[in-house]
Formats: sequence, structure tokens, C-alpha cells
Amino acid sequence: MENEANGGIVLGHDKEISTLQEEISALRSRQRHLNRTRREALDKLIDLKGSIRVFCRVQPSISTSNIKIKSPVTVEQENIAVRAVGIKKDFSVDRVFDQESTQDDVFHEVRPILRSALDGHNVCILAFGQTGTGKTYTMEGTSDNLGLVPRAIQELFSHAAQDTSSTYSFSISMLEVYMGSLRDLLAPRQQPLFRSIEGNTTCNLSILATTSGSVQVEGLTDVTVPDLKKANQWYSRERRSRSTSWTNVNNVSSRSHCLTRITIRRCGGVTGQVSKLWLVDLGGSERLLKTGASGLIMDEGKAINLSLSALGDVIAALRRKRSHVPYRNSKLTQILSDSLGDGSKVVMVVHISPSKDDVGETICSLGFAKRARLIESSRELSEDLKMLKRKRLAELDKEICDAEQELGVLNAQIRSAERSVEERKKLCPSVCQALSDEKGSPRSILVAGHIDAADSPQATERAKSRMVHHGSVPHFMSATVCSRQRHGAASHSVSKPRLTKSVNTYSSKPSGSQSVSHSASKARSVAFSSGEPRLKYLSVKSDQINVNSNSIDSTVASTPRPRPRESLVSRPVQRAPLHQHRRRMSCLT
Ligand SMILES: Nc1ncnc2c1ncn2[C@@H]1O[C@H](COP(=O)(O)OP(=O)(O)OP(=O)(O)O)[C@@H](O)[C@H]1O
Repeated sequence: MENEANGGIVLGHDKEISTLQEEISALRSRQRHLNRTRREALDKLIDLKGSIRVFCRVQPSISTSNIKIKSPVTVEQENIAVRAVGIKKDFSVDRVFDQESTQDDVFHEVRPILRSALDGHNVCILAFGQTGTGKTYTMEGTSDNLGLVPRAIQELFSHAAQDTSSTYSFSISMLEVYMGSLRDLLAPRQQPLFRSIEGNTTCNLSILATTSGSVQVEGLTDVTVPDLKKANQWYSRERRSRSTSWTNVNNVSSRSHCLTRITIRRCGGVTGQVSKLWLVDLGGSERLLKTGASGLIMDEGKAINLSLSALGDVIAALRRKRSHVPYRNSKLTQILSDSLGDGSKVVMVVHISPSKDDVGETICSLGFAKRARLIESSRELSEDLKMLKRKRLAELDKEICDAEQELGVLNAQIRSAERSVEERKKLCPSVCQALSDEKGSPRSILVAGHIDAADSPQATERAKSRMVHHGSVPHFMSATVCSRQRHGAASHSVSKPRLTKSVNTYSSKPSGSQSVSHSASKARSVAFSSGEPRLKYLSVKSDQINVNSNSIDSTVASTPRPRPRESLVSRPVQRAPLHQHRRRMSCLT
């Protein structure tokens, strides 16, 4: 009697499991459909807005006096007018962030392209502008007002946690481009971080382009970040690396471009995708115009201006859809070449000062923005077309919002159903154990055997229908010696859900991050296993971090190192103009 009761419980569980699995499969099918709808709507929205978008952010006036001086810069939602003696210039951008705008406002506008990065597109967010106008504030922010980089990292992890249709893994790299040389900011520091007087860096990486068009920075450290906490730790370490160099006269990071790369590996279904998110704090652009720089300072300024000009050429060529895009004209554009072109999404935030003293630089920066956009104010869309565009954008926005809302509900339903299945699967073995304790009962053995075979809903269905049709255990189904042995072996190995397996595959084989193709369509067809042996890959799973043969303790990521002092005395004359930057950057440490 007891046996029959237990058997009944198991069958009840079995039926519930199979019903739940059917439910999950229906939910997943709807999830796939919604994901497709959301992705398509997002692609259309970004295409309509433009895959290269230029924003302008006006720095708040930082004045100690109470006297309000009229700024030569006035802004509207998409227009900027600069008026000064003998100057009357108008510029248009995709969106203006005025002096009252918050970090939230900027992030809100950038957010859709982060989703695009998660969908498999390469994405590049650049902060451009005169020194001191808020590029680093926009990108890094402060502890109270997080900037784009920490918010983007947060967004990626938050989305990855919610999305039950795919598994994601992330890794982070950071480098500086200084006078045409590349410096790995996450490399283990065995040598002091300073440059020689000639301007050579202690760490000069080279850029390799693969035949598929993807770009690799040879030997660049790439750290797997399993969770938000680790990602933030590594990001803080990067920031310290950068600020350390700012205190060093011969290693002046204010004269460099700082690039953070987040590599996103996504697995949904049978295929995987790899995409890159570049977050770039470009070097300040004004020094040569304003200061009578000489020597190394002048060379640094020239290097920055040259690479910024090369970047402008590249963006302008892309906007014009030219067949030749001059990526090779600078290291900066070479590194970013697979994230600026076809299939990629670019956002450039041009920073300007509202001050009268900076009118010259403001016009230069806005001229750069204009060149990148290649849209003259006079050739703006007509009001009718603008209205149509706004209407379509609102429709697409709503489509995305609706899909995301439903996806949120679906994700919760799938998770809850999967939990229920797991709970029922856990309950069954104990009942089976109780049944197998009742010796010599062929039915008990059958039920246990059936649970092992119930991994797939089809198997469950088959077995269920047999039970229904025969009412009792058919003779040919009673367990043999072999099946009992199999059952014994199987009960030791718990079958893992597919999603967990995918995660393991990624984290255990991370070395392909550099070797994948750059465009979304190409990336889709690339397997992760195509690793690049020369890439350094740090695993932060354990407390030990390995970079090839070097092994360092992970506390390195959070322990500030003493700053090298050797070069502080080497060129004292050059320290004066950089005083402001050093003070600002040292605030970050
Ligand atoms: N929107 C803003 N809101 C509040 N403070 C700001 C804003 N923009 C800039 N600042 C402040 O202005 C100062 C200079 O900004 P920041 O260091 O970000 O400039 P930058 O363009 O990165 O300069 P550099 O080219 O030297 O790196 C900082 O103290 C920063 O906090």
C-alpha cells in the first residue's frame, strides 16, 4: 500500500515536472519572439537616430564670484549658438546636455546602445573636448555621481542577471595611447610606470589586424570579471593606474587617450557572440592653441591633435559612407577600427566650456562635432520630416519598452518554473530511495528507473502514456541487472541545466576575446574557441591571478601602490602647466 502511495507521489511529481517543462518551453518560445522583436526595433531606432551620434555637453560654470557674466554660448535641444565680438556661429548636434543636465540624463541617452552591445554589436563611446570641460566627469564621474563607465558596467551585469534566454560573460581591459605608444593599464607592475625623457613607454603594445577585419592589441591584459563587484574593483584599479601616471612628470596621462574595453561574450541557444564596448576618454584638445608649449609638452599636444584629427577623418568618412576609411593614420583609430565601422554604434560626447575665455576652443570642438556629423545647420531636416522622425522614434521606443516589460515578466516566470522543476526533481530521489528500500518490488525499481530517464519532456510523456495505457507495470519493463547498475551510476551524477553549462564553457575558455570578428553579422558566426595564444588573460575566479607565467595576488587590484618618484625631479619645468590636472586626478586616488 505504502509502495503504491509512494509510486503515486512520484508519478504526480513526474506529471508536474513534465507540465512545467512544457510551460517553460512555451515561455522560452515567446521569449525568443520578443527578443527578436526588441532587437529589430532597437536596430531600427538606432539606425534612425544614426549609428554615429554626436552629443554636446556644456560644463557648468565654475565661478567663485557672484557676478554672473553672460556666456557666449546659448543652447537648445539640438542647437548651439556661439556669439562673441566678431563671432556668430551655429552648430547642430543630435542632443545637447545643458549646464543643468545630470549624469542620469547622459546615461539615459546612451543606454540603448549598451543594449546594442549586449545584442552583439561593437560599440564605441567617446568623450571629446577641451581640457577641463568634463570629459572625465562624464566618463568616470564621482562616487556620488557615477559616470558612464561605472553605469555601463552596472547595466551590463544587471541585464545579464535578468536575461534567462542567454548567458553572458564579461572581461575588461584598459590601455592608454600616449604619443603613438600603447600602455597596458592592467598589466602587473613589475617595472615602475614612467617614461624615459625620449618619451618611450615601459610598455609598448602593438596592434594586429586579422584577415577578418577584427583588431587585436597584442599582449593586452584582459581580465574576466565574474560579477559587478570584481568589475568595479578592476575598474578602480585602472583609474588608479591612470592617476598614478598623472603625478609623474614624464608620464603625463592628461596628454593621453584612455580606453576601457569591455568584451561581452553571449551565448543563447547553440551559437555564441562576442562584442566589444569601448569607453574612451580622449586627450584634451586645446593646449597647442592656448599655451606656448615647447619640447615634450608640445610634442604631446601635437600627438593628441594629430590623433584627434585622424579620428575626425575616420568618423567623417564613415558618415559619408566612403569606401576608404583612413583608420591607419593613428594608433587610436587603428585600435578602434573594428568598433567604428560597419555594424558598430558610435556615440561621441563633445564637451564645451561656457566661458568667454574659451570661445576659441569651443568653436574648435564644435567644428569637430560638425565635421563628425557632416550636417550643416542650414541643411537640417524640415520641420515636417523632423516630426515624422520623432513619431517613428516614439513608436519604436514604445515597441521596445513593451517588449522589455513583457520580457521582464517572462524571465521571472521562467525562473520560477525552473525553480519548481528543480524542487520537484530534488523531492523525487528521496521518495525513490524510500521505494527502493522496500525490497523486491519491481514497481519501485521501475519508478526509480523512470525518473532517471525523465530528463526530457518527451521521455516523460512516453513513460506516462505507457503507464496510462497499461495501468500496471508491464513485465518487459522490469529492471534488469544492467539497468540497476546504470541507475546506480546515474544517481551520482546530477544533470546540470544547460545554462550553467554555457557559463562554464565561457569562463573556462576565455582566450578568444581578441580573435572574433568585429561586425555583428560576422561576430555571430564566430566560435569562442578561436583563441589567440598571445593574449594575456587573467582569471579572477580564485585569489590568484595569472598573467602567462606571472602570478600576482588579486589584492593588487584594490591595494594602492606607492607612486614612482624617480621622474618627479627629472623635468620640473614641465610640471607647472599640468598642475590643475594632477590635482584633479589625485582626487580620485
Ligand atoms: N557636468 C559637470 N558637473 C559637475 N562638475 C563638472 C562637470 N563637468 C566637469 N566638472 C568638473 O570640472 C572639473 C574638470 O572636469 P574633468 O576633469 O572631467 O575635465 P576633463 O575634460 O576630463 O579634463 P582633462 O582633459 O584634463 O582630462 C572637475 O572638477 C569636474 O568635477
